[in-house]
Amino acid sequence: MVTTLAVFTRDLRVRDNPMLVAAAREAERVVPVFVLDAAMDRSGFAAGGRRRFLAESLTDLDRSLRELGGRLVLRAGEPVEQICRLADEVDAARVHIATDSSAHAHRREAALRSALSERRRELRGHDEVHAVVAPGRLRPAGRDHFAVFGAYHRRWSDVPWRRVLGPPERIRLPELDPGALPPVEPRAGTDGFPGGERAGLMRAERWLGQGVEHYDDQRDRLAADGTSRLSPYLHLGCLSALELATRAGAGDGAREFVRQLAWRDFFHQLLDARPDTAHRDYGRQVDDWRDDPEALEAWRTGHTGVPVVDAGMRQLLAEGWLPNRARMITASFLTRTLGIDWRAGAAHYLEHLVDGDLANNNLNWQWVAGTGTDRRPGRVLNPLRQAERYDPDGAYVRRHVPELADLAARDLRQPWRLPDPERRALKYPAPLPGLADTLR
Ligand SMILES: Cc1cc2nc3c(=O)[nH]c(=O)nc-3n(C[C@H](O)[C@H](O)[C@H](O)COP(=O)(O)OP(=O)(O)OC[C@H]3O[C@@H](n4cnc5c(N)ncnc54)[C@H](O)[C@@H]3O)c2cc1C
Repeated sequence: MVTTLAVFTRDLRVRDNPMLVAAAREAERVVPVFVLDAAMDRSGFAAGGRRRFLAESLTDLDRSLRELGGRLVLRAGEPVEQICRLADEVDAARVHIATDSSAHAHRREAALRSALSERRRELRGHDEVHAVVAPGRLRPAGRDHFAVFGAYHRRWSDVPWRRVLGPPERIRLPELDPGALPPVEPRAGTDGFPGGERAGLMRAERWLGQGVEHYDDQRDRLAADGTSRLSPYLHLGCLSALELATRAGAGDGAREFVRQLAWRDFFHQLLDARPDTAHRDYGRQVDDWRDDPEALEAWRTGHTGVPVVDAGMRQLLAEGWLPNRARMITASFLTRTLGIDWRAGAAHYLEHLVDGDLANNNLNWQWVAGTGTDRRPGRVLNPLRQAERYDPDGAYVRRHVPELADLAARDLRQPWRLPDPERRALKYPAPLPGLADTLR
């Protein structure tokens, strides 16, 4: 009887998963397996909310696989070693895995391919699992990736997308030790992201039914909650980006939403071609960043004295998430206003974001810092103008900076301008040295 391994990585779903469908189609018995990678734990990449989100997503995936007649097999340790051992145990002729864009994923795939081939087993990598359009499928003449989003987006919008797949009909497992699911830690009261495909689908249905049509005029309003909040589900593949893009519809809101999914593909194709850009400047090289541990700490904890920046940073710590506009304001403030290296900001984000994603995070950081793909690398976001425009009544700042909740909107943007006794009574920090004069 032919047996295959379906190795899950960050494609934790049964719907529209070409890797799982191919594994189930070619063999009588399939072993769906996830390896709890020791290196992820050591690197801190599975920190806090992300670890909880992953555990819930694996539990949910196990439930879905059981409904199809199988279950999720768990192993812990070094992925190549664990997968080879399992392939030997069940005598799998072929192993299926989704390809991925980071240097870690490239190394893992290459090492796995070589270790399996020594055992006369084959690895089949599936490109079209994470993205709507797989990295590498679109290339400008003479280059291995697009460096300009506009040109990428035009090509992306023109190519045909693959068909959305249903779950496999049936999964049948051989006899083996299934291993143990990681324990699900309790979710903090402010953490609004239950992990898993079911939770993601419920959110996606609500979003496609009611939210997406207003997306184009709501997405930048800081207090509006006008975006999908699907990013953690997309990061771990609990949802298929292709399915979302296919079902989004045709209105202005839907078009803008699908455009954001193209940004996601854009950064993934860039990281796939240049994995070093997770840590190295992609475009303009900058080597005169300021070393200012106190300012960095004030930024991290939301105590810079600039309300809209502090609101974003405190939301990040409390919820593990913040809207795109707040990410841009806080990242611009760190890199452009304080002159601190984008890598310090990106690392802090990755430590706390539930949707922390190497391509989306680090390449967006570079975009904002002016070392990445932005065609206007001199662009600086003034936090006062941003607050005026995207939080005009101050509702976002009031929500996350309670010390300022009773102030009128204008004072809320520049509390340092209040008369001394009033300012002191707020118990809110004065702006970092030199800032009050530069921010006007
Ligand atoms: C400094 C900075 C750091 C970021 N770090 C991350 C990160 O770690 N993980 C992450 O998923 N996104 C990141 N983003 C991109 C974006 O802010 C988030 O994807 C978005 O805010 C998530 O909320 P949402 O799901 O409601 O997005 P929506 O506005 O509803 O967008 C739908 C989806 O499109 C994708 N998307 C949206 N905007 C972008 C973008 N600018 N670049 C790439 N993809 C996008 C995301 O997958 C998102 O879930 C970052 C942006 C900046 C400026």
